Amino acid sequence: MSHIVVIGAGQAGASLVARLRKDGFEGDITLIGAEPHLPYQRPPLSKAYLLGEMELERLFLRPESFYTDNNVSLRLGQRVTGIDPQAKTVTVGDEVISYDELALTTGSDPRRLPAAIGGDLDGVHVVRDLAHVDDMGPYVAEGARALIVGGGYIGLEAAAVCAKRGVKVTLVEMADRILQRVAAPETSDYFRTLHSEYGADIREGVGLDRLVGDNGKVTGAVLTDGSQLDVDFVVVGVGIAPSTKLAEMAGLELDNGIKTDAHGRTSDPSIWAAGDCASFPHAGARIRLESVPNAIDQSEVVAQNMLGAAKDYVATPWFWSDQYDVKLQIAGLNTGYDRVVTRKGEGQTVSFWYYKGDRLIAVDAMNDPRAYMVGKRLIEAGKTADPVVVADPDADLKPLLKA
Ligand SMILES: NC(=O)c1ccc[n+]([C@@H]2O[C@H](COP(=O)([O-])OP(=O)(O)OC[C@H]3O[C@@H](n4cnc5c(N)ncnc54)[C@H](O)[C@@H]3O)[C@@H](O)[C@H]2O)c1
Repeated sequence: MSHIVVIGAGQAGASLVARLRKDGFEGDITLIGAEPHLPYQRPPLSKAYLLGEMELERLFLRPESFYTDNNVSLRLGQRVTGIDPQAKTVTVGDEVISYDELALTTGSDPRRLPAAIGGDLDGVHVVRDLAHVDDMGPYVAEGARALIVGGGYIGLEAAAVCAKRGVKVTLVEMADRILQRVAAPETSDYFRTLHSEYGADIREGVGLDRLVGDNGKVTGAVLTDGSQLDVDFVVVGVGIAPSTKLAEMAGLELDNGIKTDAHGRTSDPSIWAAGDCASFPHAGARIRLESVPNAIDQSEVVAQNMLGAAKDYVATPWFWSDQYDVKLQIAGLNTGYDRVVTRKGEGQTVSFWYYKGDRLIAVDAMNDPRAYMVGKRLIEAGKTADPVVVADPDADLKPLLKA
């Protein structure tokens, strides 16, 4: 009977083992995770969980009984320190575990601020793991002063939670605008205005020069424009790096993450990768997607391929973010767009449609699930949308699906 070992018990690892059993794999499965918790959802960490509106148990993807009932050997709080691809073993502490097939779902690590500029002071938090958010929770109190470094999703979602909790928020984004990595200026403008309405001070084109501490605890910050702030805590949302250390030590090929083919197989035929840590071929390029939907879809395809399906992974990217009372839903990837068409609805409802030539490639929809749904279905079907119809708030979008 063969043994599949999965390293990394996050969304991708948990989805992968579930799919193996669903598809009838009867061999042994071992799922190894460095964190002590059952596999859990990360998205609520910077939203409802940080806000104190979601209990720990609701974060768990599946109850513990799922793993026992499905005969998955779950090794939590254990870190793999090495892979030997020739011997087909992984090392955990003093133990050496043999595998027939191995999957790497090692995720990604948050970038931290260097200790030389105060990144190691108490009160400086990253937001990636449950433990990080549990550490930060007590700081998020009415009247506290927070500096948020980075205007990506982590920074903005944390800013929204903090502002809602009565924290005085200053957010610095070193690029010209927030969300520059992922969205058009229209979307950045929308969220800048939204945050200002809630009193968060968003400063763009400004980075952090250094943090200032007293007795090992952060008390202030000096920004690159020379301004100084008193702060009680700092949230660092300056991006993530794929966790490739084990793969690198094992001699696997890397290329912006662990390099896989369209099936999710790495440069070693018995080793697979999925989720944040894996880069894969997509529409003539090589990409890596940092998102839950990708972690689920890709790991499910990899599970099928580990069982011999030989199926290409075709990503259909989508993302979401919650900030205050606004739900942002994104369909597609906007890379290479040359035009953005705005569809304005009532109040805070708006959507931005990205085109590359005549082709619709992505939609950002704010509180507009219909625009998102229509956009997503069009993009996935390889269809476009007449910009005149899109821009007309009175025009029904649904007929676009039949065009
Ligand atoms: N709703 C969602 O989809 C969601 C929510 C949270 C996190 N995430 C994902 O988690 C990952 C991490 O999120 P993130 O927001 O940290 O990453 P990010 O890469 O999206 O954004 C980081 C931002 O920090 C800025 N930055 C970097 N160094 C800086 C500095 N020294 N000073 C000021 N600004 C600086 C960058 O210009 C960038 O805008 C991403 O993959 C993100 O997509 C997604």
